[in-house]
Amino acid sequence: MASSDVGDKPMVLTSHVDELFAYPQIFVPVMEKYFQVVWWEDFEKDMERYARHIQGVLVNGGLPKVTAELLDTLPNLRIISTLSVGMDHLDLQLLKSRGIKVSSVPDVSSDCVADWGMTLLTAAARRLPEAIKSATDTTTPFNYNILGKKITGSTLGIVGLGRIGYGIAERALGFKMKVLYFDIMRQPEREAALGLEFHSCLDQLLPNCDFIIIVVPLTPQTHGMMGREQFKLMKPSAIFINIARAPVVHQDQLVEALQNKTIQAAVLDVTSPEPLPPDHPLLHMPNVIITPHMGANSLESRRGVVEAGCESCTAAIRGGAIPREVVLK
Ligand SMILES: O=C(O)[C@H](O)CO
Repeated sequence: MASSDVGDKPMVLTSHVDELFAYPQIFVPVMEKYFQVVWWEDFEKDMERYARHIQGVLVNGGLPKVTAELLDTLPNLRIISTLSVGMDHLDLQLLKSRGIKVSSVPDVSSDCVADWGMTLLTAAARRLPEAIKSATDTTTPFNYNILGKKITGSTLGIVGLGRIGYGIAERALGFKMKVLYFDIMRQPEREAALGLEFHSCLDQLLPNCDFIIIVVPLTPQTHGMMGREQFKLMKPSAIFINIARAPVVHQDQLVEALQNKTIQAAVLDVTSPEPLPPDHPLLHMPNVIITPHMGANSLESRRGVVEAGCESCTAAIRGGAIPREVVLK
């Protein structure tokens, strides 16, 4: 795209389609309906040409990285629109100090992520990866005796009763589970609506749970909140599930807890790093399921997220009220 090609649509920058956290190609036309899109790779090659035209950045999976250096190159930037619920990859204070608006998508993919939380819970309870391997891998004995853990009637502890945590509670009740939750803020309405049991202290919740699922945002308060001491409080039969952010958990201490059989199993949709290096112990444990950070990955959810991000970005560029604006404190 030459500078003479700068068209009528506003120009936005986003991560390249070939990057790890790329938009699947099918979403490119959605973005191009709204914007003239500059891919990160082209931008890096030809910053001079694009920088002054760019008014928005669509951030996907933390890319492109929004650094002070990047902001310095974009004199007409109005908004950073992150296509995620989590905002831990953004320096909100920096953006505030530069007067740049921020939007996220807190509500678009909650159902999809809650579905995923229950999918992982059931997969771990019934040892699904092992079962599939036994039935389909002809080098593995066909095993009629893979014994799982009963879900109906068991107790689930939800750590974080935001939209996703609430969605998981709704689904768990369908499985006739008893649902306890911990949150730094008690949620009386949500609690009453579903008959949940609140625990003000995480350490008191943990010993009562057959399954524990983490759905808190990554903040300074939640960073490292699950470690050796918390694993020791869990039942030896507990299954631990993290669909939030990896740094909420001391990963090395989780490995230790699994190796020592302090807990029975873990399911991680998020790891540090992503992906894990091939020799990482978590990749070689029979009692661990790892998935590639895909809670929000349904076609419908991802399309909704891209549409919502584009709408916020457009509103900011036009100077109107921004849907899903993140109020910077
Ligand atoms: O925060 C989210 O929306 C997902 O984890 C994708 O980054």
